[in-house]
Amino acid sequence: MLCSGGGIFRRAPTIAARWLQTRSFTIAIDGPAASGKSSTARAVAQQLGFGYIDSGSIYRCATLLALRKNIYSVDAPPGDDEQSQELVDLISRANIDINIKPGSGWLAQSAAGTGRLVVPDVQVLLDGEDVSREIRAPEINRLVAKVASDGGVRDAVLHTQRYLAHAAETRPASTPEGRGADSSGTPGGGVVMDGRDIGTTVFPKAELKIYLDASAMARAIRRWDEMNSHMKETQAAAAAAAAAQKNTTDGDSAKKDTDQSSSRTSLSYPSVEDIARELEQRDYADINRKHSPLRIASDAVVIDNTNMTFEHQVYSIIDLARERMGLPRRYDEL
Ligand SMILES: Nc1ncnc2c1ncn2[C@@H]1O[C@H](COP(=O)(O)OP(=O)(O)O)[C@@H](O)[C@H]1O
Ligand SMILES: Nc1ccn([C@H]2C[C@H](O)[C@@H](COP(=O)(O)OP(=O)(O)O)O2)c(=O)n1
Repeated sequence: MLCSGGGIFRRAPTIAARWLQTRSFTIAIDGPAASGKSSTARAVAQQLGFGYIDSGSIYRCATLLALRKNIYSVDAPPGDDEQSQELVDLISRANIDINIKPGSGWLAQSAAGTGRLVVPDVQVLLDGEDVSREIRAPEINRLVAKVASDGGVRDAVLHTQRYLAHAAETRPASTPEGRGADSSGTPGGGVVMDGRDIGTTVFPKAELKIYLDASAMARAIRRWDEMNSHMKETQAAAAAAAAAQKNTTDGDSAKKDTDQSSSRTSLSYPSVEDIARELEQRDYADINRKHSPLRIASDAVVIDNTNMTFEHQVYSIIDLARERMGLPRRYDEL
């Protein structure tokens, strides 16, 4: 479902004129957990030759800093002012970088001429350390909404978000064609940022605001599928490592290691219901917090993708962006 919250056609000529002047176009994508924001934002950014910022990763890096310094814990009452200030200082000093991995993500062309989009990978660096995996750990999932509800933390992250967006706009994009034009001929010069308050607080004047949503069960199943494939990758890597050790250890004991590794990972594997509960708790915290709660911006285009293909949602957003840049739509046939 696609619906406009604020008369997109009325606004389009002004936005197109502003974009032609500044050559900078901001797309804000907000929505609840696992609604498809970051995968969509990455694909849109790559297809348009724009920069990409996953703002959830910045809150996740802040949470990792808090955990490493024992500043916050899930059970403790909200952090006191001193602790909050300590974390704010850490975030302000931290060097966070988010990059689409060059060479990742592509358009798999089918015989019919339409393509299946493969989502590009993103690397998150915290003071030069690759924390892309670590910030997705269950401990971070449990604590991040609490850290993100701290007003001081949000102010510090806001600064980082705007700084990174500016840097991403001016850095060469990782499209196969490079910045300047995407595969569909859209000139580059912009940024796509996803999160919870991008259209309402971070970039209230964004040229295009999208609110992505999907049913709670669809979101939980998608996250479960994602975890399932990560788990399989981990198990395959463990099996490969054990096989590589075959020359130095007894074959039986290598097999035992692999089996133990597999059973350990499957023991901590959450059910769809567990994931649905965790997403629900996080959504509740994000919607009900005092500072910049998750809201639909009045001028956002709402897309419910429960029954929509990934490609359809990406191309719909690209066409909305092209329209607002004063360019013809390209994907009406889909
Ligand atoms: N329309 C869709 N249909 C099916 N799966 C989707 C769709 N959009 C996104 N996904 C998948 O849902 C999962 C969660 O998406 P993600 O972008 O990580 O969400 P968010 O950033 O909102 O938490 C990913 O595996 C993604 O590929
Ligand atoms: N702009 C943002 C982005 C994320 N947050 C908070 C709220 C979320 O619970 C956490 C993690 O966000 P993230 O987008 O990584 O989470 P999901 O991928 O949707 O599970 O950060 C926020 O408060 N404001």
